Amino acid sequence: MDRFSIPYARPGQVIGLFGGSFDPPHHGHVHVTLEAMKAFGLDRVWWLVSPGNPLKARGPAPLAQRMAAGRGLMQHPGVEVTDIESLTGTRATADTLAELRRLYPKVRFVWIMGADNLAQFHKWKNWRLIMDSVPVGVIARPGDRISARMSPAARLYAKYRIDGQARRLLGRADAPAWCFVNVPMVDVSSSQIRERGCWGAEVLPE
Ligand SMILES: Nc1ncnc2c1ncn2[C@@H]1O[C@H](COP(=O)(O)OP(=O)(O)OP(=O)(O)O)[C@@H](O)[C@H]1O
Ligand SMILES: O=C(O)c1ccc[n+]([C@@H]2O[C@H](COP(=O)([O-])O)[C@@H](O)[C@H]2O)c1
Repeated sequence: MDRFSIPYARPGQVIGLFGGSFDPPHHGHVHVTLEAMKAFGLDRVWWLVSPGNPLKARGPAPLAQRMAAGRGLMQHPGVEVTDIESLTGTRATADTLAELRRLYPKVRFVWIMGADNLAQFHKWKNWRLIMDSVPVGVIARPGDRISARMSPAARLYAKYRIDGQARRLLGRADAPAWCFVNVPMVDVSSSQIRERGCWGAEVLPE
């Protein structure tokens, strides 16, 4: 897929949307992608490499650099690394989802995120609209399991939580529906990598 084109999806497919700064991408992102695909019965996953997280003051590395690094790292036939938000011109997830649902009216989307994002979810623009419009799959992350499960979003939507045992139902569930899966965790973050000055090192061939 070239920049500014959008991926193909067949009607009825279940596509996991994994949004992130990916500054840089790392094997924690790969882990979340593959676990989510398996756990939630997804047909494909699209990475949405964000032009800029609306809540982060610090600007990330250039989008083209993060896209190239993402494509170098995330090698799986079921996964596409995209810059869809450049095309849609949206930054807030609620706006991106509205555009994607307009562009792909017959596709089922599932929003995927790590537990740290669930803990902060109530700060996102129109976060209830997100919960009410797409199923949300949350993958455990070191240090954030408890804060995520105690978060305002988790508490307000407690009755819509799908038990981890039934995780595979999430992809076909109607919103609101969310599921937290407690898979083995990978302790890596982009900020650690930036602090070590190792941006992109994971992508280089061994
Ligand atoms: N190790 C991990 N385990 C679970 N989820 C993760 C992990 N790393 C990133 N994620 C999730 O991936 C998505 C994109 O995260 P992002 O690109 O901001 O990476 P990050 O490592 O959290 O970056 P930073 O350290 O700069 O905040 C978010 O939903 C985040 O929760
Ligand atoms: O919509 C919002 O208000 C919002 C606030 C914070 C983060 N997000 C999205 O959450 C995803 C993860 O962001 P990040 O920076 O934690 O990798 C990415 O797709 C962001 O656009 C969205």
